Amino acid sequence: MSAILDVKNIEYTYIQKGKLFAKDQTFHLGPVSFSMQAGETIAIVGNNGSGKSLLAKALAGALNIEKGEILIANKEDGRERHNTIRMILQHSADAFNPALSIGSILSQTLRLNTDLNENQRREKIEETLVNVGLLREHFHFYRHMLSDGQQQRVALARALILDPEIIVADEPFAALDPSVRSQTVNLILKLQDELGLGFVFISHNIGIVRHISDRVLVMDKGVIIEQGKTHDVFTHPRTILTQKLVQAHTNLVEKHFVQKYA
Ligand SMILES: Nc1ncnc2c1ncn2[C@@H]1O[C@H](COP(=O)(O)OP(=O)(O)OP(=O)(O)O)[C@@H](O)[C@H]1O
Repeated sequence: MSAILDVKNIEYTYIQKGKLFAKDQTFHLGPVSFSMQAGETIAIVGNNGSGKSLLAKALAGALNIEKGEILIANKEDGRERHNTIRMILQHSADAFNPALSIGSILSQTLRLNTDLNENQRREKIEETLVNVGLLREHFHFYRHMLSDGQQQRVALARALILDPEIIVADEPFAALDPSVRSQTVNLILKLQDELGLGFVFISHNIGIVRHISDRVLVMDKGVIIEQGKTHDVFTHPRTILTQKLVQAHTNLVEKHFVQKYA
C-alpha cells in the first residue's frame, strides 16, 4: 500500500511575544516525520503543550512550516491541500455565523472552493447532510435550532463537503457529552468505511484512541517520541510518558468501575 500522506522532517517555531519586560517564549515543533495510508486513523496523544495542535495545524496547511515537506498523494488532480485535507476544531460549530442558515454556511464553502452552480450546490449540501446523519431539511435550520451533537455533525459536513481524503480533528470529542460522543465516534467510523477517509485526530481520551485508531503518535516537547500500531504502543510502551498516559487511563477506568459497581 502506498502512503496517502508523507510528512518529512517538518519544523516550525512558535514565538509568543513577552509582555512588558518579559522575554519572548519560543516553542519549537519538530523535526516531525510520519506517513499515513488511505483510510487509516492516526491518533496524536501527549501532555498539554507538547505541540499536538501545532502539528495538526501544520497538516491542514494553516502554518507556514519552516523546514521539511508534507507530500500528499494524488495531488496532481489539481486540488489544493485545503481541499484534500480538511480540519475540524473542538468548537468548530461555535464559529458558525448564527444569522446564516446551515445551507448558506455550507454553500459558502462550496462557492469559495468549487465551480458548482446553485442547483448542484444545493444537491451536494443535502447529500452531505444525509451522509452525516442529518436531514435534507436541516438546510433551512439555524445553529441555535440544533443540539450540540447536530452542530458537531454540521461541522463534520463542512469538512466533508469538498470530498477530502483526510480529515484532521483537534479534540473533536472533548466537548461532547458521552452519548453524543459515542454517536460521533460511530459516525466517523462509518464514514471512513464508506468513503475510505483518512482520519488524524488529537485526543486526551486514551479509551477512544484505543478503540478507533490504527496507529498512534506520542508527542513530547514538539517531537514524536514514540509511534506505532496503537495496540503495540499501548501494550508495550517504550517511553515513560506513554507508560504514564496508559496508567492514568487505567486508573480512571478502575475508579469509574469502583464508583459504579462498588
Ligand atoms: N495560539 C497560541 N498562543 C499561545 N501559545 C501558543 C499558541 N499556539 C502554540 N503555542 C505554544 O506552543 C506550545 C504547543 O502548543 P500546542 O497547542 O500545539 O500544544 P498541545 O499539545 O496541543 O496542547 P493541549 O493538549 O493543551 O491542547 C504551547 O506550549 C504554547 O507555548
